[in-house]
Amino acid sequence: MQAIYDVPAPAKLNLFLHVVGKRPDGYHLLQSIFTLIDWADTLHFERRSDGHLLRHDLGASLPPDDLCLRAARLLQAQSGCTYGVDIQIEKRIPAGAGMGGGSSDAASTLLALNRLWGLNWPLATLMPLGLKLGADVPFFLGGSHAFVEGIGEILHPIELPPLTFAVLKPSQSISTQEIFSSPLLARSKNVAIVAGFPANNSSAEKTSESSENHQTVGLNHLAVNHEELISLDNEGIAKLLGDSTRSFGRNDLQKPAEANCAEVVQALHILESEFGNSRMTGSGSAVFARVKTPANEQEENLLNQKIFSRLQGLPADWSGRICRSLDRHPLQGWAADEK
Ligand SMILES: C[C@@](CO)(OP(=O)(O)O)[C@H](O)COP(=O)(O)OP(=O)(O)OC[C@H]1O[C@@H](n2ccc(N)nc2=O)[C@H](O)[C@@H]1O
Ligand SMILES: Nc1ncnc2c1ncn2[C@@H]1O[C@H](COP(=O)(O)OP(=O)(O)O)[C@@H](O)[C@H]1O
Repeated sequence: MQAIYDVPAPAKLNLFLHVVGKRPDGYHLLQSIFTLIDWADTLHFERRSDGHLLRHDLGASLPPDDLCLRAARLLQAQSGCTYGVDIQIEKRIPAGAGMGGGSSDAASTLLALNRLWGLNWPLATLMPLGLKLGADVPFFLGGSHAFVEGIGEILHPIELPPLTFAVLKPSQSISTQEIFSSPLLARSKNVAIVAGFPANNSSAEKTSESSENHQTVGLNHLAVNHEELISLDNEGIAKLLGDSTRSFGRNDLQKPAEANCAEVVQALHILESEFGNSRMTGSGSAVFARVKTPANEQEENLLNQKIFSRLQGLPADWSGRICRSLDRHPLQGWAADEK
C-alpha cells in the first residue's frame, strides 16, 4: 500500500461532563458522555521510503509540530518502522473548541499509519500511545459513542439514538489547561457519581478490546448516584440535556469558561433563545443545543437557515452548523482486535 486518501477525523460533543476528582499529578477525573458527530477533518497519507514525516495544510494552518506529526513520530519510534509519510490535512473542525479536533486527527493518523506502514497492531496496543498524545485520543480510537471515566482512558461503549445538534463556535478559542486551573472550577459538593449498567438486550454492541480499561459489553443505562436509572434513549438524553434545574447532566467546565470568555455566554444565549437549550462541550469555547431531528428536507433546510441567519449577525470568524450524531466512527474496525 502506497497511499490512503480521504481518511475522516470526526469531532465529538460532551453531552455532559462532570469533574469528580483529581489525580495526584493534577489531572482531573471526569465522567462524561462523548458523542461522535459529522463535523470532520479529512486527512490523506502518502508513504515515504526516506523515513521523513511531513505535513501539508490544505486549509487553515496548524501549529508546526501538530498532533498528526506527533502521532506519526510516536508510532514510528515505538515500532521502529523506517517508512515516513506525507500527511495532507483539510482542517474543518474549529480548534480550541472542546470538539476534540486535534485528538481526532491524532487517532485517525495512528489508525491510517498502522495500515500504511503494514504494522497491523491491535487496538489494545494503539490505545496507550493515544493516551500519551492526549486524554481524548483513546475515545476516538475506541470507535463508538462512550461513557468515559478517568481522564479519558476508561471507555464504556454506548449506543445512542440518532441525535441532531446546532453547534456554535465563537471566534475566541479556549485553552483546556486554563479552564482546569481556574479557581472557579467547581469542587462539586454533591458530586453525581454515575455507574454503568451493562446492556442486557440484543441491540447492545459487543466490543472485543481486551485492554484492561475496556468493558466487553456496551451500556444502555446509566445510574445516577446508584439510584435514578437513566436509559440512553431519547427520553433519557432529554433528561441529561434539560435545563440545569431539572436535568441531571451539566458541564462543570462551563462556569470557568463563561467567566473567561464572554463569547461563550453570548453563544449560549443565542442557542437558548433559538432552540430552548444550550450547553458547552469539553473545555469550550463551542456550545451546542439539541434540536429535533428533521423529518424531511424542508425541516432540514429550515434548521440550517436558522443557524445561518444567526451567524450572519456575528463576526465572520464565528462558525456554526447543524450536526448529526454518527452511528459509529467511520474507522471503527481499522485496527485488528487482539485475539
Ligand atoms: C476536558 C476535555 C474533555 O473532552 O476537553 P477538550 O480538550 O475536548 O476541551 C478533555 O478531556 C481534555 O483532553 P485534552 O485536550 O487531550 O487535554 P490534554 O492536552 O491531555 O491536557 C491539557 C491540560 O489540561 C489539564 N487537564 C486535562 C485533562 C484532564 N482530565 N484534567 C486536566 O487537569 C492538564 O493541566 C493538562 O496539562
Ligand atoms: N491537528 C490539530 N488540529 C487542531 N489543533 C491542534 C492540532 N494539533 C495541535 N493542535 C493544538 O491543540 C490545541 C487544541 O486543539 P483541539 O484539539 O482542536 O481543541 P480542543 O482540545 O479544545 O478540543 C489547538 O489550539 C492547537 O494549538
